[in-house]
Amino acid sequence: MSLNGKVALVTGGAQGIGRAVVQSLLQSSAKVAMVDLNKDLGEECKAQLDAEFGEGNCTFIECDVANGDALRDTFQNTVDQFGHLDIVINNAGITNEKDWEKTIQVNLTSVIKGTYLALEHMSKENGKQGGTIINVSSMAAFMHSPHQPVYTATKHGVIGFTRAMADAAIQGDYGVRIHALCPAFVDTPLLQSVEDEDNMGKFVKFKDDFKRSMSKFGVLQPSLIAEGMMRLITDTSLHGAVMKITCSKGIHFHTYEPMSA
Ligand SMILES: NC(=O)C1=CN([C@@H]2O[C@H](COP(=O)(O)OP(=O)(O)OC[C@H]3O[C@@H](n4cnc5c(N)ncnc54)[C@H](O)[C@@H]3O)[C@@H](O)[C@H]2O)C=CC1
Ligand SMILES: CCCCCC(=O)/C=C/C=C\C/C=C\C/C=C\CCCC(=O)O
Repeated sequence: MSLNGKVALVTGGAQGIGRAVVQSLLQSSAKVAMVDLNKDLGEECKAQLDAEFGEGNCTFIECDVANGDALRDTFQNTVDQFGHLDIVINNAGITNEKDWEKTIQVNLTSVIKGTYLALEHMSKENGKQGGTIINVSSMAAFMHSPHQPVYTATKHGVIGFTRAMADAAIQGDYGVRIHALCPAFVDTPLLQSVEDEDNMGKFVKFKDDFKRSMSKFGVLQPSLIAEGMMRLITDTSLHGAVMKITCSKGIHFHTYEPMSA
């Protein structure tokens, strides 16, 4: 399906899962703002994407999503460059159990801010044209590991926030579809932090438990996660979906009991 004329913003877009989804969006003819903390990687990535897709389709914006003012400017900068905004992927994430407050800031607070900023630019409540938001969680929100307690908490938080906001969007008639995406292990540089004491702190001693889990459940390729994202973006029947992607079941959805309250 063509996304010709659509404008997307992807955080953590210069590497790993974010990079794969930027590539898929460009392949579908969307314009993309690739947002990342890592300037060198972002510029290198943009040069490669310009060579493949032509100049003017992708912009790189250096931004630490944990800096609220910078994130606000990044959204505005995207709209200034491309005219409007249709798709926001709050993907940037870290694992740092030592500086666990930073992990909460990047993985949860910035996802909340990114969702609110996306709504400012896309919600019919604000006179805009609607759109799609995808917040990246993890299978860690369903199957926890002693190796990363705060990371796990943030990924639970992303799902709770996203589901509640999806209901607010439906009941408030925002015209914005809001989803959570939960991949199992994916072959990206993030996984290499498993054995790094600087990242995992005292929980590094549980690394063997984590690695056993990786060999039991397998490791996915970023391209499959991008495929799941494209399905959430293009299937307009989906609203408030919690998509899971695992080696055993591929792309599928979590189902919840109906609310009794
Ligand atoms: N790799 C995996 O096994 C899984 C990853 N995830 C989630 O997927 C998302 C993407 O992860 P990966 O691609 O694996 O990670 P990655 O480490 O390969 O890439 C993350 C990108 O985000 C950027 N980034 C980090 N902090 C940032 C900040 N404060 N502001 C702006 N950019 C920032 C990095 O520079 C990097 O380019 C994360 O939310 C992660 O928690 C979820 C499940 C499994
Ligand atoms: C260094 C930490 C990197 C963290 C990346 C991450 O988010 C990984 C979390 C992955 C999963 C959590 C644990 C186990 C679940 C994995 C797969 C479940 C598949 C179940 C099935 O039905 O096959």
